[in-house]
Amino acid sequence: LPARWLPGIYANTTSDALRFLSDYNSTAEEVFFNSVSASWNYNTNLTDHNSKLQVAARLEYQGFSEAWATKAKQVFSNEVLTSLPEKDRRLIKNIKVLGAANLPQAEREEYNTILSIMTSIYSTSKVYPLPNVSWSLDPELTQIMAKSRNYKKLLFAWDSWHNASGVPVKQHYPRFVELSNKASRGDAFADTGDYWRSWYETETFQEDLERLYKTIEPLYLNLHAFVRRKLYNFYGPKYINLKGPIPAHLLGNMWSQTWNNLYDMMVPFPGKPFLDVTDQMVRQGYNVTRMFRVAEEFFTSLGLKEMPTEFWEKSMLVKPADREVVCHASAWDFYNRKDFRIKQCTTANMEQFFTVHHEMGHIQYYLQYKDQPFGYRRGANPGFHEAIGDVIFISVSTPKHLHEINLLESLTYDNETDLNFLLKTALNEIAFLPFGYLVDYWRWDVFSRSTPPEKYNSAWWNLRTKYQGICPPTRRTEDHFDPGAKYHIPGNIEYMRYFISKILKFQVHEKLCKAANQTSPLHTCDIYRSVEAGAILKKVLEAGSSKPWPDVLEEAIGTREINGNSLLKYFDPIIKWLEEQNVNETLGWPEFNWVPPIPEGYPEDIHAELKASTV
Ligand SMILES: CC(=O)N[C@@H](CC(=O)O)C(=O)NC[C@H](CC1(C(=O)N[C@@H](Cc2ccc(O)cc2)C(=O)O)CCCC1)C(=O)O
Ligand SMILES: [Zn+2]
Repeated sequence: LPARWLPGIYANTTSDALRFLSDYNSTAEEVFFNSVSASWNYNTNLTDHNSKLQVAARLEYQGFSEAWATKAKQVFSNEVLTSLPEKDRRLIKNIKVLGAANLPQAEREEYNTILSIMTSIYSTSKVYPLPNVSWSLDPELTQIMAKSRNYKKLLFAWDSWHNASGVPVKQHYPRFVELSNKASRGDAFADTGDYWRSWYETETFQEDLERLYKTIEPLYLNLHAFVRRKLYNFYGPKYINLKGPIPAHLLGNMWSQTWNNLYDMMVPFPGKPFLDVTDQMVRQGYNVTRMFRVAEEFFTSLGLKEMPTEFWEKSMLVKPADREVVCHASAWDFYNRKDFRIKQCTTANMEQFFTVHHEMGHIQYYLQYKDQPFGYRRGANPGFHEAIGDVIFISVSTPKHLHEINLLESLTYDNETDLNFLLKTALNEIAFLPFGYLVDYWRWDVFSRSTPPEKYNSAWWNLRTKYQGICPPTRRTEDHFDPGAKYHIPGNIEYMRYFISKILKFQVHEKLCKAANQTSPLHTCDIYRSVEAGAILKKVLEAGSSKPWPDVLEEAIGTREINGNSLLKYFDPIIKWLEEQNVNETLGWPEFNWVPPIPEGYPEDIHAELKASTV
């Protein structure tokens, strides 16, 4: 570790504690810039060499964290700490959390190496449908899951991806969990799940989440029953049981987490404008830069910041042809207050247009809190960080706004178009909720050891059926590791943030619509160009994590609680419509253990089939 990165000499006094914090602040910027740069280089060029550099850089910042945490623990007594202003005391408290730096050197290296290996497995896994034809997740398998309506082809794509990416991760995961828990116990947490829940600073976090889920479950059950009926009409009684879970590979997404790609099969009023503007984007030659420029213009229309020059110079906005990269989109803060980037294998379609806004929401947060002390450059809680871009996209995706930016030719303000729009939005937002909830529900049990390695996969599918009402389309055993086929598991990225953000975003949207003097129904509101709305957002963003999130939320929208009221209000018209559609449906999946038959000749003759099939 370079000497200049080590802490200096500090006496146990208030003034020296403040000097310690300012020295930490400037050093941390340099250490994290190095570490994030090494991660960026690896993610945008998956070579062994870059993997080693990333692991080495991680070890350096862990060494840095250990040195400064040890110094803080050694020098500053509780009296001095309590003599500090609240904000400074919180900063020192965070500096003392060591994470992986609690592990002895050899285990630290093992931990970092396992993480790098799992990311590499996930990001380079491929499927081989035919001799010398290979499909990656991005774009081939994603496109097939989104567009194909061929049962066997979807089954092949689903089955082979889960086997190719999940199974090889399985052997590493138990050891990773063991090391991660050991590190968390070093910070006096029971396990890593306990550490992750501490970010939400709520003693009753798990109960709150359970209660929150119950408020929106009825809406999910109605959407699920409606979608199951439509799939039944298309795939028939052999593959769809109207009282059972839906086969996981038929929902337009590799993880059945969002169902927007089924919209063309679900349109309530087909005669009205088709709200997926992908065709328009392609027809207008929407290129990637234009997608990002249009998104940026929405943020600046609210009085928020534009992307800095470096963003345009250094981001990776398309999949390179000459090297392996992590295509899973992401936004990056280089912690030097100047360098902010997005890495996205962008293609011109509406789903990607959403992702552009989502990632730019992260960048806007980074830009707004960049002058906070290093330890406060985070979301008020992780759910806040995930909600920003999504709040903007609620407005962008309205027929009114799409029309305003010439992505929708004809615009009819009528109830049927509204219901079409609300159903399409529900297919993205409501469908996601049980998945957003169950991923860390599963992981908390894995970290707490109530789910041992020999039960990883059965526990995963039990939760997938219990909450999502889906079932595996082929028999799954403990030889498989299906959670490993989902980016955030090998990537070790906490997931409850997404469940929370999907609820929080509607609370923020409702408040911003009021601020923008939009009196129309919530689902038609577009906050475009409202500097009043922008001012509320700006206050949330520039605070970073410098205040407890209930304070940040109360200041912005007048309540300290994350609740589903705004979400239910937003979707109210489609809730009623779905309830009418479902009068004769079974809500839920009482035939819990039902699974579909394996199609004849699968998988033997799949290669012949794939040769023949197009989409
Ligand atoms: C360096 C780094 O890692 N930076 C962080 C940001 C930070 O922490 O500062 C980051 O960029 N994380 C990547 C991640 C990417 C996406 C994602 O993974 N989404 C979830 C959940 C979801 C699903 C449906 C939906 O409508 C919205 C979200 C999924 O796809 O399962 C993929 C497309 C959307 C967001 C992200 O941006 O959150
Ligand atoms: Zn995000």
